[in-house]
Amino acid sequence: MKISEKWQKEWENKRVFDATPDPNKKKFFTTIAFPYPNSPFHLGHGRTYVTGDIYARYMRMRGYNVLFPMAFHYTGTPIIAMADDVAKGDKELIDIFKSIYEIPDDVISKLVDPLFMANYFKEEIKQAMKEIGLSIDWRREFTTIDPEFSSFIIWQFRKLQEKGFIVRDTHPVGWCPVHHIPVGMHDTKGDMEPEIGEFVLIYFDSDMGILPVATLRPETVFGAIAVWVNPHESYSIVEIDGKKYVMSEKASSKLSFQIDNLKVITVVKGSELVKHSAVNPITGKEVPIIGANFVDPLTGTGVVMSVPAHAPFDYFYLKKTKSELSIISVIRVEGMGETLAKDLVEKSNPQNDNDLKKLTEQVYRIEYNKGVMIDITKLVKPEYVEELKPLVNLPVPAARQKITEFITQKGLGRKIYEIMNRPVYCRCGNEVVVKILKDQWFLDYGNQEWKDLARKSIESIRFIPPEIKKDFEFVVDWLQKRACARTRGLGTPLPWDKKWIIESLSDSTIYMAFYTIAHRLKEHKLKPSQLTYEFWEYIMLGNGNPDEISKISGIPVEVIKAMRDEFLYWYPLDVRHSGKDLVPNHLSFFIFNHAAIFPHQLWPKGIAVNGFVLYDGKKMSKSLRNIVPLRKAIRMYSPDVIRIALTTNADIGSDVNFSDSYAKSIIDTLKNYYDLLEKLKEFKGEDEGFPEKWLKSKFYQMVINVTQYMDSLDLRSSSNEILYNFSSYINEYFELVRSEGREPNGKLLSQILQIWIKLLSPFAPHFAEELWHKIGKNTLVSLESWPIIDQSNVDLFIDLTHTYHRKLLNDIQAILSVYKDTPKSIKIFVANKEFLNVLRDAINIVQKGGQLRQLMEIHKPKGKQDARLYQKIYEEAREIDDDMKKLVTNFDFDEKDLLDKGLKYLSYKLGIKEIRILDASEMDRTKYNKDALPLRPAIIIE
Ligand SMILES: Nc1ncnc2c1ncn2[C@@H]1O[C@H](COP(=O)(O)OP(=O)(O)OP(=O)(O)O)[C@@H](O)[C@H]1O
Repeated sequence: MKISEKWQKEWENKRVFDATPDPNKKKFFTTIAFPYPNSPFHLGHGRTYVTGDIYARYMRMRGYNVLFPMAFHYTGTPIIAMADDVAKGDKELIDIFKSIYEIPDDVISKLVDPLFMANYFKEEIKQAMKEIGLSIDWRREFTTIDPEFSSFIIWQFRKLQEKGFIVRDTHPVGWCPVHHIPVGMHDTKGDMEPEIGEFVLIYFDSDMGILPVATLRPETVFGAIAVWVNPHESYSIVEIDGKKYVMSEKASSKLSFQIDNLKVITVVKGSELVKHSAVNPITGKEVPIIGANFVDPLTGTGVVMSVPAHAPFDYFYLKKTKSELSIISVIRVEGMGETLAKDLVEKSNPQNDNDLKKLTEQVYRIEYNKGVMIDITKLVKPEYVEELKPLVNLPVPAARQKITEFITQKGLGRKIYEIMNRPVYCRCGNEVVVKILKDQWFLDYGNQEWKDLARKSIESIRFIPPEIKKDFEFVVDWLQKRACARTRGLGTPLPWDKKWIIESLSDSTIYMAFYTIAHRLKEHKLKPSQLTYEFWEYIMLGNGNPDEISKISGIPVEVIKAMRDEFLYWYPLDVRHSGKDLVPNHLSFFIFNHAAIFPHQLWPKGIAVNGFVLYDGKKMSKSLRNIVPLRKAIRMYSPDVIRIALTTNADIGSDVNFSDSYAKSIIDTLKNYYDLLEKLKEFKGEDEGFPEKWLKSKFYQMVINVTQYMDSLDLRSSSNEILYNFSSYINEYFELVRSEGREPNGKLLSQILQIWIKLLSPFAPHFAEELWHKIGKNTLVSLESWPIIDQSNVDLFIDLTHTYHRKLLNDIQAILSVYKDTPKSIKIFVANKEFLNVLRDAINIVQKGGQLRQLMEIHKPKGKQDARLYQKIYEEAREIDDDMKKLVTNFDFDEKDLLDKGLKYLSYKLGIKEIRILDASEMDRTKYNKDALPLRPAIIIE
């Protein structure tokens, strides 16, 4: 049997990860976002789940009673969309299922049934989780369509409704134009949350109809001297409430989801429009309609105003099409003039649209932050002068708001909604549009009271990495109403309007609380009908009388009370893990909903977010179909190699590509450690000399470092220490003992390796168990306690002494590399002991920004020779590396003694028997003229 299977069986048989409340133990409750079983796991999932598992295993070893449960998310459209694709005979998907995931043909034909699909992939993912060694308490597993879970969600939604956080409203949402359902992040390809923003339309009149130019910068309308359309696109002449408008055909079908009564009358080519002109409604100026390929028919209305003074694209292309170019300025930027776009284009000479895009971002940013409106009253129609006067000298953001109000109030334009991060595609493949949903159910994340609670919660959360906190603050600021129900998909019906199903990002916000008692519901065989509102109200919030709940529900009162106790034992959640895609949605909703429902002391304590595993530069994602199956990779490389390869190749917040060569190098590294353990018995030495002291010191410092790194989930630095630095310490130790002509101390090595196996265990739990038993242990290392080493065990002096020896070795090797003859002997001349004090003072002076003069004042050189040496020591103090600085400033020593300790090592490493250590005063000045400085002895090779 394979090592990994052996230990997985052992863990399972002994139920080592089942977590039960223990009042004598500190608890640690951790969860990772539960997966959607609409495909098997890929390497991307592997990274997120293993990161969480490593932390769970670490905390378990730190003595915490760790609860790490898992469940499966069946709610919503992802499963239905995938089953639909199979039913449609989607060749690419079926190929992936067959050839990449290796799903048998008879199973594929059954995947058209969403529930079969969910159950099948649930088992598949569960198997992957076991095979990769996740330390889960499986007794608490559930799916989000279990009736018990539904009863919990019904309670949650009633609570939110009671608090006024669920509203019936009319609001813009991301929308699938084909399936006619709201689309959130989980419904899109590549998991992109559709970001809804606003464009202002300004009505330019023309004899073809009104040209509603779409802009994000209405304050520049005073400088519009043309209108752009795309000559190669079709444009619709549409009627809205009796008026005629012209917009791209694509925009007209998109906008029909948010503008009522939009009727297409006829369609013309963009090239037709350019024969006409239009009138700027604010200035009254007649402007040409010009064709331009850069106009995107899908953004806004496909009609754009041209403001060359403030838009690089406009200046660049207008200059190309028109020889005579009148530039009208609107915004002044202190120190940068009044025609920023023109000036930047002239200066930087952009070569293509990409360059222009970058310039555009620059101009928009500068003008938004520093721009002020110039006197635009001379540009506007006489009847608007008085009303628009207040805009003069206003900063751009305020002017934008004022002109938008003016335009909309006067009926000179209107606002429309747009997907700002478009294109976002629904999982069915269609581009998402904005729809104004009328009379629907929304979670009101725009509610100020609710936002304040969420902000307060953020303040008490520990974020890993810490910089992710500002992303959450940003989300809380912009989040608005969110449609919380769908007419399609699996899940729990909205309790008061049962034709709606609560959608996936709304039924997954506080489910972590459900884990705390999920296994008890099964154990006591409670029926869903017994899990009433009152039952949950007591379990989750302690409200109501357990005796009465018991009477009505028939659940024994002690069972109810024990469940409440178990919930309180585990809650609040200590850390929630996920990939970073869930920051703007799930993880933020998780904060909001906890803050809404639970008292302050039960709000989440930690959130850890890791970067993606990429494939061809994009997030590895089943919806993008760019995946490597996790189980396949486990079969190829073994679970522990995959665990290490996925979690240690980058900082937690960065994205990584899975690297085959990195995985292969991990195999070699682990094998070397295995071989070392095999050889341990052969090491018969018992000495406790310099090498042993050095090894212990290095190792103890390493344990201290690893512990600190693990606390902050810096898995990259931890593994670097455990796998690579440790191996270099062991090799160096072997060199040290060899130089003394003796055997390594096997007993010491075995003690150290025992501790090392513990450090390795969270990363490579199967391999660690195997090694643990190999060194004669019969417990499970997964349940051993983490080594805590006190700093007093670290002998910094020994460590730095050896660093000094190695530095000297490098210096001698450098000299030897240019030495012509065969070296027979080496003389090392050590500086006068007093000079160490000169160096100490020099370092002190340099640190305080002082001068050489001060050194001379303290030490008063006896002659020219001394003065010259002091100058050199002063220079040495300016360049000295950190280790040597620590050595000389923290310790009092005799440099000759220091060198004596390293003599054998130097001789062994250099292969030169005769090395003598002498005082600098013994140097024959008639033969050599070398200076011996403190920690930089003079070296003479003969
Ligand atoms: N490529 C990836 N890299 C890192 N984590 C990932 C990756 N893909 C998914 N995850 C994480 O896996 C967890 C569960 O994801 P879920 O089941 O929702 O899959 P998903 O994000 O829908 O997957 P996909 O994008 O493949 O459809 C989430 O925490 C998510 O961040």
